[in-house]
Amino acid sequence: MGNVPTTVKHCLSYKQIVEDYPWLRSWLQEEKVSIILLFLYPEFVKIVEVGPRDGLQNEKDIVPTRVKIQLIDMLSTTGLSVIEATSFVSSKWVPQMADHTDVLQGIQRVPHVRYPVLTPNMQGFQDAVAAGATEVAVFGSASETFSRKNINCSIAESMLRFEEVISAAKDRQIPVRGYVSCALGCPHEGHIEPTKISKALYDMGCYEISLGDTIGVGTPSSMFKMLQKVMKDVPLSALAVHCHDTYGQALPNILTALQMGVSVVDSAVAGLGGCPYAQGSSGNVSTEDVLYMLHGMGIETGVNLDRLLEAGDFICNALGRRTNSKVAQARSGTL
Ligand SMILES: CC(C)(COP(=O)([O-])OP(=O)([O-])OC[C@H]1O[C@@H](n2cnc3c(N)ncnc32)[C@H](O)[C@@H]1OP(=O)([O-])[O-])[C@@H](O)C(=O)NCCC(=O)NCCSC(=O)C[C@@](C)(O)CC(=O)[O-]
Repeated sequence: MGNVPTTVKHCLSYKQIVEDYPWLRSWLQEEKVSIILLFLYPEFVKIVEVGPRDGLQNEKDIVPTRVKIQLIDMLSTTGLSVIEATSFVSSKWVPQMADHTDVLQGIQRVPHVRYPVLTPNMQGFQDAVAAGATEVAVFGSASETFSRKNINCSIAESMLRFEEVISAAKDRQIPVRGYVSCALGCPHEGHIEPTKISKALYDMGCYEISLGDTIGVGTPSSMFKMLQKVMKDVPLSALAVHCHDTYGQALPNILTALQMGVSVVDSAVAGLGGCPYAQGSSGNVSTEDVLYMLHGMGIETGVNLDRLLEAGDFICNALGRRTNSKVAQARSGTL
């Protein structure tokens, strides 16, 4: 490894390395180093619970509104600080989210818990604000084909819509998160770079960019390479990872992201989920499994695993479904 500082050999986090050794940043970004051992993790990881939205949006049978509300209320007692509650999208496109207003207005909001909702355009944003939303998320894609299938417009058109939403949100001091789907692969176009759209959303004012492995095809190596590129344009502190577990790679991919300094992880209780417009997209990584891994590594999340397991039990019973969480299966002896 040539003249590499010993601290690097002794494994600091990616973030710390580039802070302590600025000259290494360009070296790492030029991919002169492709393998580096990194064993210092963030002390605290923020979990963004997406179960009530991403988890339920793909359910065939309409989940009763009261069940969604009870799920969110149970999640609100776990210590989670962010629970994505619903989405203000067209009910013709995603019937499962048609009760967005009732859900948002029916939940017992807990102080210090944020309840963001998805808003693809101004109509969604206005409806969300009218329903009492205090945080929203726009969702774009690195893939042109996926963008058209998911939100019925090109990437360029979506950017114009998001610009409008973000500007209206700024006027009302409503924070906006930005999703980038297909960051590690697209069901239609294969490998695509998520760099341009991530930077565009960040520059427009999204406070956090969530990089979605929508169909769960990533591996630690592709996660590393993708983050290495995105980090050139978006600060690490503003990046989140959103992993689906289709190929069983979600936890190793998250671990890789943590090693690189990412400290925000999206996950869904009981590993529910999947995108209706991404063939092959299976459940999100389960929050229970992420918590078990993080807590076992001594990383704090502020979330109580037992309470989270109760919420997982509740929604699985309501859906008549076995949990996708390995931790929940192990705890209940059904593994
Ligand atoms: C974006 C649209 C609305 C465009 O849909 P469109 O049909 O192109 O919209 P339009 O502007 O042409 O309007 C057509 C009709 O839709 C209505 N409309 C227009 N906007 C809205 C709205 N916001 N809410 C309710 N209704 C709306 C509008 O009022 C009109 O109604 P009509 O006059 O025919 O009665 C549609 O394509 C849509 O709803 N797509 C939803 C896609 C979706 O929710 N996908 C899942 C979430 S993304 C995801 O899961 C990935 C992620 C985030 O988790 C990360 C990852 O894993 O990668």
